[in-house]
Amino acid sequence: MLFHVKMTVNLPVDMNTELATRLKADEKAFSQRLQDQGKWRHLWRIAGLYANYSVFDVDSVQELHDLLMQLPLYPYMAIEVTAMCRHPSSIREDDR
Ligand SMILES: O=C(O)CC1=CCC(=O)O1
Repeated sequence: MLFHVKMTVNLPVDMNTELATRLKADEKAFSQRLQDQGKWRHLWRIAGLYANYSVFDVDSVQELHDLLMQLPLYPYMAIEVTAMCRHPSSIREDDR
């Protein structure tokens, strides 16, 4: 199942710099693990914003929910999820 996910990060302006640096490093490691596993298919920066557009390929809504809850930056994110399915005009046979 494919999901488009918009993540907008809002770190408090007075957040301790070391904590912010650690959370970002943990987020990077977590996301790269999921990218390696093929679960986090796309990760794009939204130009001009501390936000990203991502595409997740997971087995269930529950799996997506559980992964998003584990994001180290989750407490500081606004997340919008859109379910996607195959477009009948797509020429990409590997799209599901
Ligand atoms: O910087 C972001 O958009 C938040 C984020 C998601 C994965 C990652 O490494 O950073």
